[in-house]
Amino acid sequence: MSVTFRKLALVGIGLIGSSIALAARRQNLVETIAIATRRAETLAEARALDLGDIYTLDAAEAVRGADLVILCAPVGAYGALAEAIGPFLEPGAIVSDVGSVKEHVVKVVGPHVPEGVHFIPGHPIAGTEHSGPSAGFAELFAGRWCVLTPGADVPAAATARLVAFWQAMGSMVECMDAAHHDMVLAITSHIPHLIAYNIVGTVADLEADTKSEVIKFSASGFRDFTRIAASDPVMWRDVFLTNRDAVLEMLGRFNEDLSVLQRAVRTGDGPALEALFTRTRAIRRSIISAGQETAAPDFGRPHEAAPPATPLPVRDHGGGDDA
Ligand SMILES: NC(=O)c1ccc[n+]([C@@H]2O[C@H](COP(=O)([O-])OP(=O)(O)OC[C@H]3O[C@@H](n4cnc5c(N)ncnc54)[C@H](O)[C@@H]3O)[C@@H](O)[C@H]2O)c1
Ligand SMILES: O=C(O)C(=O)C[C@]1(C(=O)O)C=C[C@@H](O)C=C1
Repeated sequence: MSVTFRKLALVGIGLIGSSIALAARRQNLVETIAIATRRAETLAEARALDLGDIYTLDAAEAVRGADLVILCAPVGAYGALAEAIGPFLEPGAIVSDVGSVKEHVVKVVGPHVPEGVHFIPGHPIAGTEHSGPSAGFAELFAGRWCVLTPGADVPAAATARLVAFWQAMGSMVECMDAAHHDMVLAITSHIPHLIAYNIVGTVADLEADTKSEVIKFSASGFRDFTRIAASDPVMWRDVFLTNRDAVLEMLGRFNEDLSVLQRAVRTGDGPALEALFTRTRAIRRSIISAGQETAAPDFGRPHEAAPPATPLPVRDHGGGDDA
């Protein structure tokens, strides 16, 4: 794939921003990469890693002349960032993001995007528990979904350009509306993280209460939870602050099902327990045999899906243990 964008501006350069920089460079998708960060230390780290061509602490400067701008900061920072860059966006440019939540992004970024600039929110469903510019790698998006939520007013050609960009980095792309995205991700990503944060906290409290070792005796089940419970606190704080309604709705369903399970345990209902565990094992096995360590959510209503144009090698980053 040859160059598709003249200047890519990445606003925020942690795990996701640096992975985009590396993948876009490797696939020769952009001529110039401008990187903006809030902190000088992060910018110096990005420079030392040679992630871009232009480095600045001023987001507005980074987006000047850019035909693709991608916000890669925690979603809580998006409103202020959009306000800062809005007046400097080039007519015809595409403005996107990678935030884990989409309706909030539409609400806080949309009003700052001038007419003639195409706003296409996005979310690569790929990540790890690591953060910062040195955490990125070019294969992060290979074989993973990327969801785009373009508004009705976005020209099809602009969406097609962004779809091609993500496909060239190895992603499978699907478009949907922001509310549907937030509901699906609440149950497949946000609540699993909430459960992990909760169980690790409960175990730590138990250890403190009983003044005895608990974590020391944990085997792989608990350790699997500790991996995602190590994910970036600011990023996840913002996810729960900005996807509150969908998370609470899905948490309601989750709690109902947990109550059913609790009753089965209390009443010694072996068949009910075995039936559920048999069903969930089959789900896990179908995910593995489909070649995805991480579940690709069933989005229900695909209307734009295609295999990656030039697949990158898939690196296992879904279930590792860095301990
Ligand atoms: N980590 C994941 O697994 C994952 C996966 C998909 C999408 N996302 C989304 O990607 C975005 C970035 O996540 P990440 O994992 O790369 O995080 P990260 O912590 O690795 O990096 C975030 C970067 O944003 C910048 N930043 C932080 N606060 C800022 C502020 N107030 N103003 C401007 N810039 C700021 C810094 O450059 C920082 O390095 C988030 O919106 C997150 O929801 C994360
Ligand atoms: O693999 C992980 O560590 C992740 O948490 C990745 C994960 C997910 O829940 O699947 C986390 C947040 C994102 O918005 C997208 C992907």
